Amino acid sequence: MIQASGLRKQYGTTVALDGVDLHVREGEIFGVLGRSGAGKSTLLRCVNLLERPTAGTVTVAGQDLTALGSAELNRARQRIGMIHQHFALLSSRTVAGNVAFPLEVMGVPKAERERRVAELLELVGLGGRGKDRPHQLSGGQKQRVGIARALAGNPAVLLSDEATSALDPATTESILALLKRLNAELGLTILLITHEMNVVKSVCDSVAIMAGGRIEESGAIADLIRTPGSRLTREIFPLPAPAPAGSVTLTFTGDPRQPVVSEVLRKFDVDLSILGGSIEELPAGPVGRLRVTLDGADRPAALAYLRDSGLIVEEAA
Ligand SMILES: Nc1ncnc2c1ncn2[C@@H]1O[C@H](COP(=O)(O)OP(=O)(O)OP(=O)(O)O)[C@@H](O)[C@H]1O
Repeated sequence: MIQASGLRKQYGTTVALDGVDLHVREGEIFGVLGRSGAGKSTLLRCVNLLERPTAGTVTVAGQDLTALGSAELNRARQRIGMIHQHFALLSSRTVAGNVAFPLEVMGVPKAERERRVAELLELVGLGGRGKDRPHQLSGGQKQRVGIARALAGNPAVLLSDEATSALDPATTESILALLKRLNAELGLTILLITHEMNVVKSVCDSVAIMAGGRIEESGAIADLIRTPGSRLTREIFPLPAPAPAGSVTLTFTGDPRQPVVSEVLRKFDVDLSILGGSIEELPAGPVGRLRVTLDGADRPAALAYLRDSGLIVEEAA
């Protein structure tokens, strides 16, 4: 749905994007994770061409945006919604007036506009609040207005620029739940940028980790979790680094109640001590990571058994 190839963006001598390739599949929630200055906002602004990349191409829903003239680009942008960290609502307009704004720009007749605005406010849980002014709303409600406005043009893609960063944890959760519902019910493809791992953990199907204008790792979260040495896995499960010599780090997916560890202890002559670990519930299913010492005559056979049981086994030298 979104394909960026060889994206480069330079501001004077600052290289904000240094050869970024991105592939967001239709219907997925894709997170771009990185620290401040990594290039996330620049990437997002290059995806809808609010910034023109210095080099590279951006294709959204099969259309190469970098090849379009300004009138065509404006039309293409109507199919790309965007929500912002600080909501970017017009304070002089009512809630309904904010949601109606893009419809006015598109020339949608008044009666149809009013019907559509009421429908959108209902969709984001703000039915009946159309006459309020933005200052009468909480942060979470303001973001719901931002989402309704972004959906006005029936976009195929929603871009989210740190949409939950200004919100408290409970409100963040409710906005993420709304995005997830819109993704499932409308088939909306969502590209979000965030510096919060929690956002990625709770809603994303795929992720790209950015640093210094480059993508360091990207892919479906379910695949990255199963890739030994993955940076994502290390960041989701912060175990002390480096791992102590001789220790073993086990990553397992699927039902965490499978008694694989007790089977190993029953079948093989080994002793096991737990050094650390946790289990996380991700959109792709539960994932656990456990760091252990495993000593005894049967250590090689026990490790082979764990591998054969589908666990990712990483031995520290
Ligand atoms: N308009 C601009 N003019 C000059 N430099 C810029 C501009 N926009 C971004 N940069 C620089 O590009 C680099 C990447 O910035 P960007 O805002 O994309 O990072 P980010 O990961 O979104 O960080 P943050 O979360 O702090 O916004 C930074 O070094 C930044 O100073």
